Order: sequence, then C-alpha cells, then structure tokens
Amino acid sequence: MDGREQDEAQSKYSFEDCQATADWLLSQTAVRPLVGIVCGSGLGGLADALKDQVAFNYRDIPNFPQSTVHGHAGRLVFGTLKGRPCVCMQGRFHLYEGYPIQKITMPMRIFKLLGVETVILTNAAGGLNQDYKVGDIMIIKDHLNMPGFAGNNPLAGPNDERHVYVCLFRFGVRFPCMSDAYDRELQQLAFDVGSELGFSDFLREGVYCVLGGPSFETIAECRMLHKLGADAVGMSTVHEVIVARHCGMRVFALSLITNKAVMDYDSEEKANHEEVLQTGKQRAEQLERLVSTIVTRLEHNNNFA
Ligand SMILES: O=P(O)(O)O[C@H]1O[C@H](CO)[C@@H](O)[C@H]1O
Ligand SMILES: Nc1nc2[nH]cnc2c(=O)[nH]1
Repeated sequence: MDGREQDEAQSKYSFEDCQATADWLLSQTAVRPLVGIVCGSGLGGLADALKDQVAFNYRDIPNFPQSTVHGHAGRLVFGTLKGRPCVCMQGRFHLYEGYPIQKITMPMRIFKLLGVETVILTNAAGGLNQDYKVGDIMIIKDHLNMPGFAGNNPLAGPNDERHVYVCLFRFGVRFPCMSDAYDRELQQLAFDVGSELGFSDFLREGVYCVLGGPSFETIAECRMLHKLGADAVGMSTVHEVIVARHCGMRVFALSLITNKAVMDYDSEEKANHEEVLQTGKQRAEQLERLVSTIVTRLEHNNNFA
C-alpha cells in the first residue's frame, strides 16, 4: 500500500468507527467482558462453553467484517465462563481474505472499548519443530511477523494522537514494544493449569511465524522458517497480537498443531484445510478445558485468583 492507500484504510476503520461498534454492542447486551477470546480454524467450539450467551452474527454488527473461511462461523458471543464475563470471536479474519490489515485487527480495538483486559487467541498451525506431534498445543512465547518485514503492519498509517485527549486511554504509542508481547505470567499459568489437567504430554512452548497465505508453504519455505527459529507456522494471530498490545491489553496465545509442516522431498504428506479442521475436532475438548480453566484463574485488573 502507498501512503494515500494507507491513510484511506486507516480512516475507514477509525477510532469513531470502533467506538460506534462498541457502543452498539454495549447497548445490546448487559455483559461487560474482561476477557476476549479469538477462536482459530475449527476451534469455534470454545464459544459453546460460555453460559448465558448473547450472540451476534458478524453481518448484523455495524462496521464488522464478514467471515469467509470454512471453520470460522462468524459470530460474536458474549457470556460467562464460570462467572467471568467474556466475549468470544467464533471466527477471525485473515489477510488472504482480502481485507486490509487494519480491518482484520479492528475487533481488538473493539475488545478494548468493550472493557476487555486480557485477550486469549487460538489458532491452527503447521508444526515445524521436529519434536512436535499433531495434536500438540503450543503456548506461543514469541513470533516472527513475515508480512511485517515487508511493511504490512496493522499499525502502519497515522497514529491518531487525539485518542490521548478524548479518552481515558488511547489506542497506543507510535512505536510499541513487542519484546513483551506474550505475557510471561499467563504462559506460566497455562503450564500450571495444563499440568493439573494432565495435559503436560502434549503441551509445548514455541515461536509462531505468520505468513500471508492462503497457499501452504513449500518444502524450502518450511526448512527456511525452521532455521529462522519458528516452531509453528500459520496465517493469523500476530496482527491481532500487535494491535492488542498497542492498546494495552494483556495477551496469551496458543497454537494447536494440526499438521506437520512438510520438510522432506520424500514425504507423501500434503498440508490441507480438512486435516486442520479434523485435528481441531479431536482436541476441541482439551483446548476448551485449558482455556476455560485459565480464564477462571484470572482476576479483574489482570491479577490471578
Ligand atoms: O489461524 P487460524 O485462523 O486458526 O487458521 C489457520 O488455518 C487455516 C489453514 O488451514 C489458515 O487460515 C491458518 O491461519
Ligand atoms: N501457513 C500454514 N497455516 C496453517 N494452518 C494450519 N496448518 C498450517 C500450515 O501448515 N501452514
């Protein structure tokens, strides 16, 4: 995008648009969520764990993008998890759907305006780390932002400083730090909860790499990403993390390793979305228990219970 296109993209998803969407949602439900959850491909069942649900189809929410990918239902679900007020995106947006990067990350700013303090993101990813097995859950400790290297960052464009003055908070500073993107206490909490639930055998930690997609990687690309330090590869999450951190929310993210990245020219394996969704189904219950138990250990203002 050139400068003019970036300005246009930014102005289409402005603070006022986000505020209008948040106000509309707040007028439709009494739930005041402190936790925001994003469901990855085939992982939308997480939202079903919410009690006293108030759900909106994305098409009915002002300014909201539409889900176009199989395995992403396209519903925003409000409710409670063991009494904790939550909002859950049953379906996210990806660069390859053709949306500007500001649009796919707009829900993070809406989360912030709804009062969310902690964001929990899930995704389906290909395993690059040779020790990983299909069905492993990787707690994300860091990321490689490949579209970002090419200048496609959700924070590119004007950083509207008016937010400092018109709100009690602002979306964020021009140059946000990313070395603390993934909250270390929440990572430890996830390991503790995973161990209590008996999940240690399939719980890992690692580095997630985002690519633009929608084509899966070549063998040479997988080898390169692995050499660069990535343990898993996908097409989402990182843009949302950047925007969530920019506006000061705490972030926890995990990848379900739905398939092994093909690293070998003798391999007969081929990455495909059906396998991704199938693995999601197989681990759905454990993933839901892990996330909901983590949520129940969060206190308001991001303290732990
Ligand atoms: O990252 P999520 O939304 O889980 O989806 C992942 O699964 C799809 C590929 O099967 C891609 O969209 C990839 O990013
Ligand atoms: N880019 C990418 N995304 C995925 N999502 C689930 N599996 C994969 C994969 O192997 N590669």
